[in-house]
Amino acid sequence: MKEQHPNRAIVMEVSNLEKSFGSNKVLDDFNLKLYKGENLVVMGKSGSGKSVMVKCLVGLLEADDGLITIRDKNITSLSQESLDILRTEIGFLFQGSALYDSMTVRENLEFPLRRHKERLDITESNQELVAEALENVGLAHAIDLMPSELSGGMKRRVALARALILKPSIIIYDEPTTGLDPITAKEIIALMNTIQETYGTSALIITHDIDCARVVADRVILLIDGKNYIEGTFQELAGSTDPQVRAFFK
Ligand SMILES: Nc1ncnc2c1ncn2[C@@H]1O[C@H](COP(=O)(O)OP(=O)(O)OP(=O)(O)O)[C@@H](O)[C@H]1O
Repeated sequence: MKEQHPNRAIVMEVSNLEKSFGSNKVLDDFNLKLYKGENLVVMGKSGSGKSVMVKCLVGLLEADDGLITIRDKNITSLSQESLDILRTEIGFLFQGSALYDSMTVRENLEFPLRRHKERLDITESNQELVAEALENVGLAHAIDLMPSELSGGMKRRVALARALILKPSIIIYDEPTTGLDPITAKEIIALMNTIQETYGTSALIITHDIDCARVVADRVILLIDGKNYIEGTFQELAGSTDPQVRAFFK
């Protein structure tokens, strides 16, 4: 069982988040705290608002109300430039791997470096950073391949290497195991824990995958009716007698 880290610093905090589309109230007083170095899993059934929550966090959607603080900065009051800089401290692994099909693995990894590296305090060369990121996902040998030459699991690893290349302090995984066979999913799940150890990242993980939550979660939040219905360790939630919670863990 993984440990909780309640005494660590908070790197991301969402308070009283509200978001509606017309009469459809998707988020209704949603709250979360992400602690430094922890893996926090958010679960919820399809359509419960997980993606809307992530889009509000990264500024792709504007919340109707609430406060989002990332590394002590209130993102709703940041200028576009400050928001862009803050985004470089967050790595994203979105559903599907979203690699650029016309670029090699190396070029895919160099892309964020070209855009953002000079703003950051990184001294290693691009070549060193690409080699290190690929090494950390076990794909050093794939550096000159095209995405079409990679399996689904390899693509997910490359996408993860790309998400890590700027050495973000926070990583957001949106359904990291969706579409993968069970064995490949297990490899990605194990890799998520390795990354937590190697990079010391704090991770927000959106997933339906109970096996993924069991293995990676320090804490789990269950999102029901727009609210954090219950939160605790995986074991605490899995042992709950509440019928709405049990429905997820049976
Ligand atoms: N741009 C939008 N305009 C209108 N309604 C939207 C928009 N984006 C999301 N919604 C609605 O918000 C609700 C939550 O959607 P969301 O995609 O966040 O669910 P989810 O929990 O991520 O689901 P899944 O697990 O299937 O990805 C749904 O009712 C959806 O129809």
